[in-house]
This record gives sequence, C-alpha cells and structure tokens, in this order.
Amino acid sequence: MEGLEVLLRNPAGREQTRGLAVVVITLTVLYWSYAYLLPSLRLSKIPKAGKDPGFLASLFGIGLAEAKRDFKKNGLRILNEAYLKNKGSMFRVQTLNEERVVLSPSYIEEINKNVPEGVLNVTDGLSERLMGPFTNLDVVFNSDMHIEVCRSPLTQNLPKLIAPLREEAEYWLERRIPGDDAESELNVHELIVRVISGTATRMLSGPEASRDPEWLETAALYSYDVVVVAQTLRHFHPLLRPFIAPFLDSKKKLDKHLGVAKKTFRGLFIQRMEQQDRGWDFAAGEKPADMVQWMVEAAKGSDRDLDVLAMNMLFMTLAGVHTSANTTMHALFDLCAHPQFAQPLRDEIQEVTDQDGWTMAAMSRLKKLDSFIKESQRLNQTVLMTFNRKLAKSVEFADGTVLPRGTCITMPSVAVSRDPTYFENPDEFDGFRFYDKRSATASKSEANRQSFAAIGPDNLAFGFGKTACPGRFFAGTQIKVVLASIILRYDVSFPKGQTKRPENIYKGGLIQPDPRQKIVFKRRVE
Ligand code: HEM
Repeated sequence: MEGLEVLLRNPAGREQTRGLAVVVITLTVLYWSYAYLLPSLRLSKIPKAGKDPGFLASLFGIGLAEAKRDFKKNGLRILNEAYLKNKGSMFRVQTLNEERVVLSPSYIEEINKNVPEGVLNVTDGLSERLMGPFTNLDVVFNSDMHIEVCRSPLTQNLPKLIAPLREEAEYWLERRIPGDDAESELNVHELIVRVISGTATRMLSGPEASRDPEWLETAALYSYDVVVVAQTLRHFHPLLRPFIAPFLDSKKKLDKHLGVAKKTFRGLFIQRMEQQDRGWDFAAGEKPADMVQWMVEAAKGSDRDLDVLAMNMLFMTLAGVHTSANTTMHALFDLCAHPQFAQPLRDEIQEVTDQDGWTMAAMSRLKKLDSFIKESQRLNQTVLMTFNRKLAKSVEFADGTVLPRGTCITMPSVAVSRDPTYFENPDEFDGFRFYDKRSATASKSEANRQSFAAIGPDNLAFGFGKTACPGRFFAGTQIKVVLASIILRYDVSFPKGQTKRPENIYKGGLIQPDPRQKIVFKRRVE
C-alpha cells in the first residue's frame, strides 16, 4: 500500500501507472474482441430464429431474459418454422441455456466425413446445462465409464435381462392395478414411472433395490431435482453460484438422493470388488448380469471410489427413467387414441411369446410393437433438440460457413420428424408405418434402419454419431417388455368421453406427456 501511495505522489510514477492502465485496458479489449466479438461477428451472419437479444447480449446480457422467455414459451413453434425456412442450412436460436446453432440433418454426412470426433465435445455442454460442479455430476462426466457400460456390457447382456424385466413389470402391474375384473381408472404417470423405475433398477442391481420404496422414490425424483438446481442457478452470475447452491432446497434433496444411492448400492459394490480382488470366483453361468457388475469391471482410477460409483448409479436413473417412462406413456396414449391397433399387437405378442417365450428372440420378432413405439416416439419425443455438442475447434463447412471454437451446435430432432421429405403424411399417426417399410424391403440393413433403436438423419430422437444414446437398445427392450405385458393382460382406454390424446407439455427444450392423464385398465378375460 505504502509503495502504491509513493508511486501515485510521484509524477513519473503516475505516468507509469497511467501507461500500465492503458496496457491493461488494451489487452482486455483485445482479449474480449478475440473471445467474444469475433466469434459473435462470425455467427451474426447466420439467421436468427425467435427473439434476437441483439449484439450487446454477449457483452452485457441485455435482452437475453426476454429471448429466453420467448424460447421457453414458443420453442416448438420457433424451431419448426425456422427449420422449414432454413431447410438444408442452419440458424441460431437462444435457448434457456445458451445460444445454439441449429444444423439441418443434411450436414450429417459432412460432419461424419470431415469433423474429427474430438472436435464435437458432448461433456462440456452437458456439464454446463446440468450445472455439473453443483449437482455433483462432474464426477460422472470426468470419465466415459457411464457411456462405455451402456454401450458394451448392457447391450451385450440384453438376452439375460428379458426374464428379470418381465418378472419386474408383472410384479408392479399386479401391485398397482387392482386384481378384480372391474375397470380401474389410474393416473398413468404414477403407474408407469413406478414400473419403469422398478424394471430399470432390476437392471442396475437386482430385486432387492427394485422393491425398495426409498430407492424407487429417489429413482423417480432425482432427475427433477437436478433440473430444478440447474434452472435455479442459471439465474445467478457464475461467481455467485458456489455461495447460493448450498442453500437451495433442491440441492439438499440431491444430497439426500446421493445418501440413498450410497445406502442402497454401497454394500453390493464392496462385495463385488472383494470378489474381483479374489479373482471372480463365480461358477459358470452365475456371473451377475447387472450394472453393479459392469461398473466394477469397468471402473479405473478415481471411478473406483464408492461415492463416484453411487453417483454413476444416480446418473443411470437421470438418463434412463423419465426418458423411457415418457416414451411408454406416449405409446399408451396413442394406443387409447387409436384402439384399432390393439388386437393386431396383442396377436403378435401372443404368437411370438407362445413360440419363443420371453426371450431376446421373441423381443426381436415383435416388429409391429417396435413400429408402434417408434411411430409414437416420432411424434412425441422427449426433447426438441438432440446432438448437442460444443465445438472444441472451429469448423468450416463446404458452404463456407465457419463456426468458431466454443459454438454450441444441435439438430432440431422434432422438426425433422415432421418433415414430409422424410415421412409421408408426417402429421398422421400410422402405428405400422415402420413395420410396413420393414416388410417392403428385401435389404436387411434397410430393414434394420426402421427399428426403434436405429438412428439416422430422419431419426434423431436418440441423437446421432458415436455418442448417440448408448442406452437405446436397453430402452427399446424394456419398453417393449412393459407394453407387451400390459397389452396381453388389459384393455386400455381413455376415461369415458375422451377420444383424443392429451396435448403434450412443452417447456423450453423439454417435452412431457400430460402427467394428469388417467387411463382405464380393464383386465381381459382369457
Ligand atoms: C426412450 C428412452 C431414451 C431416450 C429418448 C434417450 C435419449 C438420449 C439422447 C438424445 C442422448 C444424447 C445423444 C446425442 O446427443 O447424440 C442420450 C445420451 C445418453 N443416454 Fe439415453 N435415452 C433414453 C434411454 C436411456 C437409457 C435407458 C439409458 C441407460 C440405461 C441411457 C443412457 C444414456 C447415456 C449414458 C447417454 C450419454 C450421455 C453422455 O454423453 O454423457 N439412455 N440419450
């Protein structure tokens, strides 16, 4: 301090200080121009959809709140209109989080060919959107273990999971739908979230956790609480967030969920790690086919920490419970709205399970059911945009557009799913659309392209590329087992007087089936 005072009293010192200040200001302006101004200028050539917060938004945040409010309310319309207007090209949109450049699927080929995978960063954007440092999810994103365990062992072990999934689905349907032959009018959201949490947990670790009410509550609520923490913190300046987060009720709920996850799985993880240290002494055919086992086998370095493993189990519920539950609910709404599909579906399920039992072979033969679920998903996805990536390097496309490093890109999966270029009568629900396409082709690869878990420029519901949803094969199998169990045993319909499915709820980029909807379940007499 004393030194500074002497410096300021001395004219030469004042001169030096002024010079220093000029240098600092010049460097700051240069840095700002490089980091914000130049990228913003480059992006400003790309048309903007929705309310444009203007150039000053990147500097002072002026106009940003209004643009975000516009997207929250009108996101679906903004994306659909802009997609049609800029077909084959790209546009910018301000989402609730960041500004994204929305690419047409026509860029997929070029991206696959010319953009190295490392340039398309998934994790940074995901961590920013889910406030990874405060929701603790960064410990999951630190490695690719959560992706690898879904991509390889989960998908490879699907044949071993069919019987447990079926048993679990039956267990929860029996418990939740009254057993007499009277009609039961039930809230579908409550029913399906419980059935999907139960079947998903059966895959995670087995029947102890899948019947444990405390864990099942965590499995059902965890993703909501993550979203609430992320949405709340988003309103605060990044520097303030570490001071606000510990006081949020929803953050306390996340800590409680982590406590439940540790209590539920810790013992099992320790037991399996000890077995691993002894050199896996399972008798032939006895090795458990569950997520605990796959994670213990995959975990290296800091992933072997019991708290990190518990966070990974929570992440599995975040990725897989509400996505699959919503898809199942949508399919049930469509079955009630289009009852003509019920008998052909039931006949197919009866025939293949009579012949092959509840096996993987049977599940692969359920082609009508597969088509019905895919068509329902086509018209009712879980999010408006997928393939969310942050560019780790700038990318130049063949049309001359340059997207600078740090740009968030995405694809308008919902708008694409209603594009007449890809789908005849795109707004019409045709439950056997994909079954018919499959039957019409002799090519096996073309037939596979029509299956529920297939991805492509015309089907972005599971994202695209190397990091497309690695849990989609499990999701498809689980949803088939649950729906087949329902269709075989019950007639389903909307409450008296209702013929149309309820409108979906759109909030920002999220899409939700109406959680208030009830469905009448009537046990079938064999
Ligand atoms: C119908 C149900 C589901 C839908 C619609 C869905 C959708 C998605 C989407 C859109 C992505 C991002 C992919 C991209 O941008 O390219 C994703 C990623 C992922 N999903 Fe799914 N998913 C579903 C079920 C599941 C299930 C059941 C699991 C696990 C058991 C799972 C695990 C994952 C994982 C691990 C990621 C990668 C996350 C990351 O990159 O860090 N998903 N999913």
